[in-house]
Amino acid sequence: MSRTKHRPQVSIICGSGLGMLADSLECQDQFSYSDIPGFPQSTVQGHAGRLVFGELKGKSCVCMQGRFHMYEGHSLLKTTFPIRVFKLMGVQTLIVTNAAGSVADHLHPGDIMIIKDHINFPGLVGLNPLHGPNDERFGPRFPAMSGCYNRELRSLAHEISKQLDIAGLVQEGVYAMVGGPNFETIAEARMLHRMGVDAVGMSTVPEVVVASHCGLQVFGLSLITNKVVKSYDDSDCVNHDGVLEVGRLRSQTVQQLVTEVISRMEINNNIDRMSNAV
Ligand SMILES: O=P(O)(O)O[C@H]1O[C@H](CO)[C@@H](O)[C@H]1O
Ligand SMILES: Nc1nc2[nH]cnc2c(=O)[nH]1
Repeated sequence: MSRTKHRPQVSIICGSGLGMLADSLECQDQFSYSDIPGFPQSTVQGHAGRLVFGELKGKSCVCMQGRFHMYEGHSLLKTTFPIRVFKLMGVQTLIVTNAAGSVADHLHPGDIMIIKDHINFPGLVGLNPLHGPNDERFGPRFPAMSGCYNRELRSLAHEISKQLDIAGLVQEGVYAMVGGPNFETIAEARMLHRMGVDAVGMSTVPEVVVASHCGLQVFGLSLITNKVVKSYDDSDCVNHDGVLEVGRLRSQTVQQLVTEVISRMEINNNIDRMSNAV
């Protein structure tokens, strides 16, 4: 914290191909992850590996240009380490973005899904960033997850999407995290569909669990970059380059939506900052 004048209220995690979300920050201070003690390194194409501080519409923000995934070999504690650093900095809100495949028939590549809930597949089989001794300074042993995607921010985002004339692209749905790094088989895709999953990816959920545990309000967006193949007659095949390409094509729209949500969200300026600890 001594190396930047910014005292962020909002943190943003950029999904695959969505690193440009950091570009609109003004008066930037940038730090490579390799220069930050305790931070892992980004190894995935489309994740630059930089922490960017700056101002957006009068709000002080910190943006992760590159996230950490379980499939890179990091422990879940490591992948979510930045979230607790943000909490200690005084951040109140976490905005998560990701690239995801559509499982629901009504979601198409280029659509934006406001995350209303998630299914934590790794968590259901015991891979949870909160495993191990609970640090009571951050939150309780048994945190509730039933309201972890803030209702007011979701409804604000719908309102904004109407004003930006992109409501036709924006829907709400359930995101499921799988471990990756391989994409789904057809049988897996069909199972996810029957389970009520709308979009699937390999990230985000551990970050949201840790953020919710320590009392951050969370807003999440999935950019639908591909459809998940559910038919043996369908010859489509997903690949990471295609995922990044849709990210590039929709980057400006996602940026506009996120910027307006940040601009209009309420911030409590009397936050008890724990920055002495950082
Ligand atoms: O979730 P983000 O980081 O956006 O990336 C998504 O895109 C990658 C696959 O193309 C996977 O890492 C998946 O999780
Ligand atoms: N698991 C998974 N992750 C993705 N990230 C972007 N697209 C996909 C997908 O189809 N499946």
